[in-house]
Amino acid sequence: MPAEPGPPGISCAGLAKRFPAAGGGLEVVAPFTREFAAGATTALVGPSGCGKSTLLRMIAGLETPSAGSVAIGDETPAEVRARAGLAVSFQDPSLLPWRTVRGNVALALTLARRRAAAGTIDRLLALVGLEGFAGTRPGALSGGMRQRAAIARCLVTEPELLLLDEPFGAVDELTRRQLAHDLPRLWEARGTTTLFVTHSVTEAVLIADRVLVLSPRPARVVADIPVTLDRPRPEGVELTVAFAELAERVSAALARGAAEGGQTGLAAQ
Ligand SMILES: Nc1ncnc2c1ncn2[C@@H]1O[C@H](COP(=O)(O)OP(=O)(O)OP(=O)(O)O)[C@@H](O)[C@H]1O
Repeated sequence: MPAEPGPPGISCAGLAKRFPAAGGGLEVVAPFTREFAAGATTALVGPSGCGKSTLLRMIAGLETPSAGSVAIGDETPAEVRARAGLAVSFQDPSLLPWRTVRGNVALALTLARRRAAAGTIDRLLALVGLEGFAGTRPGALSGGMRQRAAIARCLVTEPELLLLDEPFGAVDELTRRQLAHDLPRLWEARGTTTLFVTHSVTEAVLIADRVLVLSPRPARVVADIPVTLDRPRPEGVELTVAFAELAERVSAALARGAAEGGQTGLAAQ
């Protein structure tokens, strides 16, 4: 009997983006070629405006690349999205204002034509710290709570691929730490391939198996750093020398990228 297919990895080949603009266009992502292993969690870190979201959107199939391609296993991102194998959460979560938190999360199941076991939505809402808010409408939630509802909405369909754009940007520090510990446990258990954008070096090292540090626009990879810490991360891992060394490597790569600047010369190619 053939083996069950595992979750797919992601392969980006020469993926690049240039937006139309005066003077030959604005190069936002320089040709990007990387593989993301199935089941791994990767953080994309880089200065504001460098092209992280654009890169993530291209991988999600929501932005057409100017060059190059993305393959998820042997499918295109659009094909994976069409069968609800991929979930994306944006910086500004688009929840339907007339639906409750539960209604928003349940809608993702309906759209994906999936069912969840009884209690799944409540368990997810508890996981993201929204216990007691299932019946609340988005207008009565804080920005951070809306972001967490959006994360629950992403997780409920059990996607193979999770693409998160600054998922904890508006979340308070204490909750952020809790989520940084709890969510990776969930997606590791499911074998989800996860890519997330963050501005926080600590969050990147705490959550990811690998950190890609990007340069100022146009984004190019300055460093590709494996995070060699135990999984799941032990309590207090942030206080260890190994953690501090990894965080320092990421910070140093960010500084190096900033000093070198974007490769504006590529814009002419
Ligand atoms: N649709 C678009 N048309 C033209 N320019 C765009 C478009 N989308 C993004 N840009 C430009 O591309 C650049 C990169 O934007 P992007 O949102 O990818 O950066 P980012 O690294 O995610 O930034 P931040 O960390 O601040 O969210 C910016 O200069 C932005 O103005």
